[in-house]
Amino acid sequence: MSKVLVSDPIDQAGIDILSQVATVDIKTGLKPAELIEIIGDYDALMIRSGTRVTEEIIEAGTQLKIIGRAGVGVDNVDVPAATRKGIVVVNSPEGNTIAAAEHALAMMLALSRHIPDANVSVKSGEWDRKTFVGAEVYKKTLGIVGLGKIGSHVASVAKAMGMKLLAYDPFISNERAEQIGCQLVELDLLFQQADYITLHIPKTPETTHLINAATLAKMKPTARIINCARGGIIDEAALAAAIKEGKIAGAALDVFESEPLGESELRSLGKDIILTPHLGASTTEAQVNVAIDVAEQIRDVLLGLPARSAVNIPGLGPDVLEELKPYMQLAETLGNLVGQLAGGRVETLTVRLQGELATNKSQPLVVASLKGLLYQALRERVNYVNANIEAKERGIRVIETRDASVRDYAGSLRLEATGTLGTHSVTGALLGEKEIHLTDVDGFPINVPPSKHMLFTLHRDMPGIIGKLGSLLGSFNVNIASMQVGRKIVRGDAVMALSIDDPLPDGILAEITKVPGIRDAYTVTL
Ligand SMILES: NC(=O)C1=CN([C@@H]2O[C@H](COP(=O)(O)OP(=O)(O)OC[C@H]3O[C@@H](n4cnc5c(N)ncnc54)[C@H](O)[C@@H]3O)[C@@H](O)[C@H]2O)C=CC1
Ligand SMILES: O=C(O)C(=O)COP(=O)(O)O
Repeated sequence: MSKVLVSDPIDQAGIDILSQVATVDIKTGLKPAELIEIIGDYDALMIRSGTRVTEEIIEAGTQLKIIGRAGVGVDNVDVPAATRKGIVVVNSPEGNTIAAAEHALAMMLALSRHIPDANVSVKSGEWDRKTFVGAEVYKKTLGIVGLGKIGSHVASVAKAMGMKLLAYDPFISNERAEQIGCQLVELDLLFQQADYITLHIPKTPETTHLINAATLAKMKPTARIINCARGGIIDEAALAAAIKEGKIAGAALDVFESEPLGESELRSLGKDIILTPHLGASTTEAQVNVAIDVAEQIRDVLLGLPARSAVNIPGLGPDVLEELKPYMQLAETLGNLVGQLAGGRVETLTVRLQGELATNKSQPLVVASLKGLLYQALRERVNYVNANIEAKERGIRVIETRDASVRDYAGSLRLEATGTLGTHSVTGALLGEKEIHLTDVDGFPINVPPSKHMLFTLHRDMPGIIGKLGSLLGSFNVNIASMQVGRKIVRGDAVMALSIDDPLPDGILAEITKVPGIRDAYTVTL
């Protein structure tokens, strides 16, 4: 049975799902050294933001197949290191969207009305109304940095509260922003005009210290900043100084450069600052959502099925996966086949999406083709996660082409491998919903389903050749399950595709090529 380590607090709903397929150990609060010591025993690791999954931990996780982040941000996981090792990293892109957006909105209102400090004041026996005179958000300008899932929800609620919305997000179209009621503007303008600035971007090298002394200097003295995205997007020392010096009016922070927050000047800024301990996703609803979402993906991967929200499988979202799943299998089979036909070291793989397939995303099919191509060399060590990297490291050049005019089948895929021993091509299509058929080998039309053991010959189309090959195989006790010849012209060159019951015995290929008329023979195991 597989083993899963849960190293941060996860809702029981997730544990129950994992327990269906694995032994689940819950060990929270582990020190890095403790995690390194035990991770080698586990097939999967389930975390939240508390566990830092470094390269060292990934190296020690020799059995790891998947890291599941029960939440959105994966900045606490060394994703490139996981990718190199073929470990799938999944998250829950939507499970806590509402929770995080509502926390940001709550922070904005709480900051405007000094609710946390007023609350402490009343609880300590005071009745001070003067100190806590606040500001309204109605008709004020909210600047949203990052108009993704959380930013968009914040926008729609803020709109209903009568706020004017500016947004900065270089990856969002004007039409999308308008739909949400936001005006897309440059960052400088947003900083200059906003009364409230709320951050909803991931932490990346570009966004680190996006809010710094220079950008704080551009803001209104009445501006308030809310960060429920990631620590480190704000330079905390610069923020503390700006609040102290009255350059901005205040801030509400849920996330910090270092968590848990240690010694910090931020704690001493009174009612102009609100600090919460990374509570954005901490609602009952969100925790159930993310736990189920991620546990289901871990379960699926442990059962050999694909994950729906892998962050390190290029282009493979849940919708794409659903649509392309049968074609992924086709691509993998063709990759495996063309790799074996090519024999030597493959230098270039050309992936051509034909017919209806030409309008699809090519990236997942390229990855699946490469996985198939590299299978003979890497076996189970190659997967959708690392196929691209492994191909790059082997110097395989990938060319993607499309041809919507090919109409023989609804959609078909053609792979051509050029290597040290020459060029070979195979084309395949799906019959019905998902039955794979080879429709062309080296330019010769055929129509056979691939089978586990196959023999291909390149020969002259002439009387008696099929009989001779049949007799030869018979003399080696090789049983033929099916056979088909593909030719372009009568008595010209032709290809024969045979499905055989067992692997071809050693030495027989050389005998086959001695049959007059047979130029080449290839054996393949799929
Ligand atoms: N405090 C908490 O507990 C939680 C924090 N988060 C954090 O919230 C952030 C946003 O999450 P989602 O909205 O779900 O992600 P998302 O991926 O839906 O949206 C992020 C948006 O940021 C934009 N973006 C990326 N780089 C940018 C840049 N340099 N400048 C401006 N925009 C940029 C993207 O185009 C995208 O539209 C993440 O960092 C996530 O980790 C998420 C959930 C809970
Ligand atoms: O989902 C995210 O990105 C979060 O920041 C939530 O973090 P958490 O799972 O509450 O530790």
